[in-house]
Parts: sequence; C-alpha cells; structure tokens
Amino acid sequence: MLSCKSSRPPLNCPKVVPRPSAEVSTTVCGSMRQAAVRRLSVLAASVINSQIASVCDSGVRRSLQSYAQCSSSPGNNTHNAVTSGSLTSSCSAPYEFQHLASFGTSSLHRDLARGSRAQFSTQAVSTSEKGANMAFQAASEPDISYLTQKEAAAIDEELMGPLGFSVDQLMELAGLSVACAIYEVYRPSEYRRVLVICGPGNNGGDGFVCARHLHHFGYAPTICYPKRTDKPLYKGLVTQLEALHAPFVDPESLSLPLTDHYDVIVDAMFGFSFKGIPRPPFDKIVKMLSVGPDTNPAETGVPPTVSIDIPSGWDVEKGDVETTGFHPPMLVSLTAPKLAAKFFHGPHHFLGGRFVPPAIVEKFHLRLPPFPGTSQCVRIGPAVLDVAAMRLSYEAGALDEEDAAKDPVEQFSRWFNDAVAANIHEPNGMSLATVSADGRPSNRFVLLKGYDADGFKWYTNYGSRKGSDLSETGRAALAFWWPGLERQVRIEGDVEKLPSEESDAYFHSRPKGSQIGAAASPQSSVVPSRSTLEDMYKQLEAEYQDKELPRPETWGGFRLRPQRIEFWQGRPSRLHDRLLLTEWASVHAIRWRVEDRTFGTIGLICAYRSVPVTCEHDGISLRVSIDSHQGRKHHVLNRTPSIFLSIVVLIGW
Ligand SMILES: NC(=O)C1=CN([C@@H]2O[C@H](COP(=O)(O)OP(=O)(O)OC[C@H]3O[C@@H](n4cnc5c(N)ncnc54)[C@H](OP(=O)(O)O)[C@@H]3O)[C@@H](O)[C@H]2O)[C@@H](O)CC1
Ligand SMILES: [K+]
Repeated sequence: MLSCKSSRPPLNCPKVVPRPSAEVSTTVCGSMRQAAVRRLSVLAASVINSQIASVCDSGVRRSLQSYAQCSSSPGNNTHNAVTSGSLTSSCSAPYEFQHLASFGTSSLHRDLARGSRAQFSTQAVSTSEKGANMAFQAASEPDISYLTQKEAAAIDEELMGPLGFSVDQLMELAGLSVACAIYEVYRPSEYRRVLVICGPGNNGGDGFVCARHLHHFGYAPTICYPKRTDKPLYKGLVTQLEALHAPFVDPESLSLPLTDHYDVIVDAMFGFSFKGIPRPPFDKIVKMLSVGPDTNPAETGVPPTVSIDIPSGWDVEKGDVETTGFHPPMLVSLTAPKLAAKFFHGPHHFLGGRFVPPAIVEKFHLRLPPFPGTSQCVRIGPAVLDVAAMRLSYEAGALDEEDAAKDPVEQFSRWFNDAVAANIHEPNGMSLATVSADGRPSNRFVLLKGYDADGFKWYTNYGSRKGSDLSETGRAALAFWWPGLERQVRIEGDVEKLPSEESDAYFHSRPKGSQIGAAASPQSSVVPSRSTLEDMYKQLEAEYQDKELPRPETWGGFRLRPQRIEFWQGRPSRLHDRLLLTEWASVHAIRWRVEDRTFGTIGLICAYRSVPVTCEHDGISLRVSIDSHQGRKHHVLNRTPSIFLSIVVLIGW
C-alpha cells in the first residue's frame, strides 16, 4: 500500500496508481540492484575517504572531498576517477582488483589504486552499515570553524571598514548565495511559491536580495516585511521587488495552513545581532513556523523553511535556548557558521557569502570549505543520502522529429553547440563502453576530439584496457550526458584506429607536458612508485627540451563509425522523447532513417495507463495516437516483426 508519509509530500496526496504487473520482474531486480547500489555507495564513500587520506596532504584532501561531494557531472574527470576507482576497489571480485592500477593516465589515479589495494582487505570485512555510515560522515564533515556573536560582528566591521566593502555589496553576494542554495534543494518546478519574511536588519536585507534572485531563477516570491525602515538601501531593495510585481503581505494575513499559498519559506528575520526573545510581530511568526525538520508539511501546514544565517529566535551561540521549537530543515550560514549552527540538525546546511578575503581568514583563524567551481554556496554538514528520493522533473525542452535534422551528425552538432552555449562542464566528455573478446564490458569517460560524417574520434593509449578491447572486438558505445539541458546522446558502432598521420598531427598539437605525460605513462600497468613516473617524465623533458617528441607507437586515435544514434530529451513525468536513427545502406550511399520515435517503455506504459491511446497498424508500421497535456500526438513506429509484436503486446497489456 502506498502512503504519503514523505517529509515533503505534494500538497495533495496523489492518487495511488497500481504498479503495472508487467513491471514485476524489473521491480524485483530493481530492489536487489538498489541494495547492491546502496552498499556500493557507502563503501565507495568510505574508500574515497581513506584513499584520499592516505595519499594527499590536507589541502588537497579537502578540495577532493568537497569536489567529490559537490560535483554531479558525469563529465567531471576527477570525480569519476575517484568514484569509479573506489567502486571497483571495494566491490569487485579479485580479478577486477588486479586491474586497479589501470584507472587512468594520471599518477594520482595510480596512487589511489595502490591505496585501494591496501584498503581492500579491510573493506572486505567491514561492510556493516554502521562502519560504512561512519566512513561517509567522515568524508562529509569538513574541518570548519564556528563564530561567536562578537566575532561575527567584528568580521562585519572589518569587512566594511579597512577592507573596503560596502554593505550593499556584501548583502548582494549573501542574498545571491542563499538563492543559489535554495535552488540546489528546492527546485522551482516543485517549490515555486516562496514566502520571504524579512526582519528590520541586514538579515532582512539578505532576504530581499534573495527574493529578487529567486524571481530570476523562476520562483514566485512573496514578501512579508513587518517593520519597515527608511534607509535608502532598503527602500531601493523594496522598489526593485515591487518592479518585479512581487506581492507584499501583512503579517496578520499569515495563517495556517501556509502550505495553501506557499511551497517554501525563507526566514530572513534575524541574523547574528539578535538578542533575547522575538518581539511582536515576529514572535507570532516564529511560533507559526515552529515545527521540527522532519515533519510533514501536509500535516503541519508549514512548508519547509530556509533560515538565513541563523534560525530566527535562536540564541546566536547557544541555539534554541528559548525552546521556540523552530527547527527548519535548511540553514544557509553566511561568511562562517555561528556557534548556534552546531545545534542545527536539519538535512540541509550550506555555507554562502563567497567574499571572505585571506586577511579575514588569517585574523580570525577561519577554517572554511572551498567553494566548488564558480558556485556561490557549498554544502556543509553530512548530506542526506536518500538516494531513492533523488529525482528531478525534466522540463528543459522537447525533441520533435519534425524539428530534428535528418542527418544524425547534423543533429549531434546542434545539440553539442547547445551544450557548449549552456556552459556544460566539459561538454565533450563522453562515456566509452567497450567489451573484451571474452565478453567483459567496461566503461570510462574520455574526451571527444572531433566528429564529422565519418565518425567520432578520441585518443588514448593503445595498450590500455579500452585500447586492447577495441583492438580485439572493434566495437564500442559512446554516451554523452548534458545535465543542464537534460539531454543524452547514445552512439553505437564499429571502431577503427585513425591513420597514423592524423594521430601524429593531434599528438603534436597537444601541450608539450601532455605529450611527455603520454610518452612517460605505461598505461594499464602497475608502476613501482610515483617517483618512477616522475623520473621518466623528467628524463624525457630534458631529452626533448629543444626537439620534437615523436608520438609513441602505443598512443593514438580511434574513430567510431556510428550505426545507431539515439537522441534523448528528458520530459516531465518520465514521458521522455527519444529519436533513434539507424544506418542503412542503399545501393548508392549510406542513409539514415528514423527507427523509433517514441517514449521510454515506462513512459509508454504510463501514457497507456493515464491517457487515451489508440493504435492502428498495417503490418509494417504502427501508428500510436496519444492524448497528452499538449494535445493529441501521433507516433509512427517502424519495426521489425518481433519488436513490432512486442509493442502490440505492450499496448494491449
Ligand atoms: N559578513 C557579514 O557579517 C555579513 C552579514 N550579513 C547579514 O547581516 C546579518 C546581521 O545583520 P544586523 O547586524 O543588521 O542584524 P540582524 O541580525 O539582521 O537583526 C538586527 C535587527 O533585529 C532586531 N532585533 C534584535 N533582537 C530582536 C528581538 N529580540 N526581537 C525583535 N527584534 C530584534 C533589531 O531591532 P532593534 O533592536 O534595533 O529594534 C535589529 O534591527 C547577518 O546575520 C547576515 O544575515 C550580510 O548581509 C552581509 C555580510
Ligand atoms: K534568519
């Protein structure tokens, strides 16, 4: 029996949909797989931590931990190197274990592999949840310092005094970081209506700035500002929000259930200057919001609340000493967490305010986690790993056969350019799946280095595992994942080595350091130590200081000539768009045809279950008409008889 007991359920409990019987076998496999995946992820976290600890100094360790924690892009090489290395080391059979040293070209990978070897025996016996969870906590909790109320005020003065910052400048960055953190947890697709409650001080100012950015991120903010001030900075912030048509509401108009009008609340009432107990009208508001972090908004009528810097009403150093009972699920600490944050046990704790200069860090002995990339916020405190609850609604676009290019390479080119324009991290990162002659598949990320009508190219060490797989079988599959665009491209085909002139040309276009690295690195073989590699590097560097380094014969390019290309665009409710193009040879030329233009299987089942579907077939093609919320859509599927039959069976189910 399904129930609606999640901590953040939709406002109206959805109708219980019976699980399709056709999914039974998948579900059984799924639960086994989930259990395995759960073990894999906790073990991986444990190994990441210990491996990193064993090979890196503390600075690198912190960066890597934070990077592994914060990065979700499959194209992110460091993340993948660390994660994939750990997964294999902790969970695979000894056969896999022997191949640990083959993870990558960099020496760091080798060191990690060596670390995992030492780790393996320990891991093999410590698979209990407890041990794994402890390991995960250790990996997640950065070494961080907390501020007293006095220190927080002193930093404020220092920043806006000798260090030359203005209050509006800091407030802008602080408010932006809060909006960014909210976007990480509560996406506008589900949490669009935001109530921002602003107090009389700078914490309230952060709330206004946050509300403005939330508007531009796709939310609909409403402001409650009970105690106005005439200061020009605040008047300007109010005017800016009025110009965006953000409604302002009186505190008296707020009543339970707040969930009728709002999906998330931002508490910007008081920050680090708060003292005593909240005075009217804030006392009633704090009382109204006083629910625990794990309560169900549908039951309490209180949407999840995000507190800026400190949960309002809490003592800045001692936490909820007045027992307000206000325990929000999310806190965004600014500059550095205040002592009260030690008493915050909600699932989402972030640090924002990416403006702290080294002078402040030194003077106040701050220990802060690094912000990843260009991010304005960083998660601190252990992340909540409810993997089963991790899902996004895909709403970035649609893929219509009519709009797609007839030539798949042209279509790939369009999407690749979109990925570049969308600033996707390493848009040319692609997973390369190979299989050995005895049928063992393996997968890793590499960089696409060119594509045209003849195929997709990359370069590697011919002696690596992928290199030998490709030489043995001549087949591979590529997959690109562009998260911001919610798009995936899968390409399958035959693989051949590039002509040596082409590999030469690319090799010599690389930076000299990379050339030497390729020549010095005997990939997929165990090296005695890092210094062996470094010595080899130095030797080659000296030898070829003034002359061209010849391309090693063991290094070069591959080209995959595509036979099947599938373009996948995520859509809401898992009714994804897929366009599969397969190659067929006519008398005159290789041509491409649309093989399939349909939803994913589950999507088709859902479509069948929830909306009218009609089918007509003539033995060659199947015309499926589906009423979706965007109108009636027709899909023509050209199939081989067996697949065609299974689709008819599926529709008839
Ligand atoms: N680097 C930084 O440091 C940065 C800090 N920033 C932000 O500034 C925040 C600190 O701002 P802040 O100093 O203006 O004080 P804040 O906490 O907003 O409230 C003070 C107001 O609350 C009131 N009040 C107090 N007690 C009360 C009670 N019991 N009951 C009712 N009211 C009470 C008091 O009113 P009064 O007593 O004057 O009537 C006063 O007006 C900080 O937390 C962070 O968010 C960022 O913007 C930029 C970078
Ligand atoms: K607050």
